[in-house]
Amino acid sequence: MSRVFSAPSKALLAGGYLVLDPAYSSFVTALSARMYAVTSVEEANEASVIRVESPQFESGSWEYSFRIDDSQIPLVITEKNSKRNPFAEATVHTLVNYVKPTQNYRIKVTIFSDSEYHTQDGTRLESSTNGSKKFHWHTKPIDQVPKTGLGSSAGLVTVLTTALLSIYVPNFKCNDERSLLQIHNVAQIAHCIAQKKVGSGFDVAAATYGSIVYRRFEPAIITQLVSESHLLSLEDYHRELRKVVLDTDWHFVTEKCSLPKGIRILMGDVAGGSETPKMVSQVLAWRSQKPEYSHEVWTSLNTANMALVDSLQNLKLLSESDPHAYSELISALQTYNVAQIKNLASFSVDYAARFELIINIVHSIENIRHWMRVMTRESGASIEPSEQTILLNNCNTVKGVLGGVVPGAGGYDAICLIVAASSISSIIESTKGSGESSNLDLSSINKHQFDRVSWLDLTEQQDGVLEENLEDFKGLL
Ligand SMILES: Nc1ncnc2c1ncn2[C@@H]1O[C@H](COP(=O)(O)OP(=O)(O)O)[C@@H](O)[C@H]1O
Ligand SMILES: C[C@@](O)(CCOP(=O)(O)OP(=O)(O)O)CC(=O)O
Repeated sequence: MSRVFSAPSKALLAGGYLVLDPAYSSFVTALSARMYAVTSVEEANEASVIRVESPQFESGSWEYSFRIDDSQIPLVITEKNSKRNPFAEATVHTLVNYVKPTQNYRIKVTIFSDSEYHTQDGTRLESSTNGSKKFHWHTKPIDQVPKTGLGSSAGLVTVLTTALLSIYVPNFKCNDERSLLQIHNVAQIAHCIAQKKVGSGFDVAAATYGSIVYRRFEPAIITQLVSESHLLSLEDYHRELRKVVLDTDWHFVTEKCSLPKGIRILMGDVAGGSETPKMVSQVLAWRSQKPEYSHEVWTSLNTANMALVDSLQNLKLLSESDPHAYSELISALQTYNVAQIKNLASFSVDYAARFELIINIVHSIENIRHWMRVMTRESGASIEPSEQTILLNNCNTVKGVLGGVVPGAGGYDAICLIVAASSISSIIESTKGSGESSNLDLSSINKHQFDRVSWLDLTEQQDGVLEENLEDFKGLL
């Protein structure tokens, strides 16, 4: 029976760099762009074959085969495609060793990824028969199509792990706690093997669990497993993998946390690009050179990050406890920009109390940015470079905006605003600089302030892995 699963993309709103250290938490939102995997399986006699197809990309086909009766060595994966896909390969290898299948199958997993993961230059659009899914077909191989930084490899590894588990694990449901833990742990191991380094894993965690407050796993768990794997027989590697995936406490934390109703994020793509690994090494070098000062910065930034999480959670509580007051509060937001919101506290005690939760959000975003700029200045890594400071400050002048940050590692890739949902279209319109709309106060907005940013058609969608409807993919397979 064919099944379809999906996993979301991510934006790390708060906790870049800090999340590398298990002592600190981060806030990562799952986004509406998703990666899908459609399974097809039949029994086979001689050998097992797993083919990963990614039809949106030139030469997007990778085939792996292995023999289930081979008990001496780790399973051998053979690739037919001359261009390897390290993420698909590591996932198949890890999963097969984890499961140690007892029956041969011919498996095909077809991958589809939503448009926002990659630039869409020179693409053609294909739709499913019922029109509910549309994907862009590229003319180049996957490694030559520019990415937008939404975590495509984490999406691929997570959804491929889920798809393969659904074939090998009887009665597999993707959303119970045990399944999610298996998906997460196997995907983290495979992702680290493919990347040849143990990262913080926030992207795989968000792909699995959706929008979360995330605290990373203990890196030694994976380093140790990987360093020993080549010395182990199939049987021992399988046993080690089972132990690490199912019987080891990874000490990671994933607490559900999403934006309250009426509040949205607006992601802006900024013409530019940054190298995350280089910036990470600059920041870590500064951290080890100046342990005391950097500890102060880490602590202050963490306080600001957690204040943002708390104020969003409190707003969510208000939306549940007093929906009427909440909707009045949220609809008032479209009439204020950041400076005006901050000013509200000085109007009257009543205003200060009414807008307290919103003012807290605004202040915590400002504090996050302040400490990110200190990190920028001290480490030399362009986390919030001056161009992004100007752009974010300009965004703060637009009504309905509560603030914005450079997500993840920062740099020149993107900005992420937190805004009133009802203001989205007016924010987009006013930052286009058209200046035509009658109900907008554009007097203080210069048309060219926003030239560098193009808003992406992305929203928060808080779900992690999901099972999808096969009907929605007919005509694409
Ligand atoms: N749709 C896809 N189909 C097949 N492989 C994919 C797909 N998306 C991503 N990948 C794999 O992930 C790699 C990109 O990973 P990476 O450079 O870490 O980017 P990102 O920051 O988006 O995760 C690709 O070269 C490919 O190996
Ligand atoms: C610096 C970091 O803490 C966050 C980087 O976040 P990004 O979202 O910028 O990541 P990439 O998609 O890998 O570019 C590094 C990490 O946690 O691995």
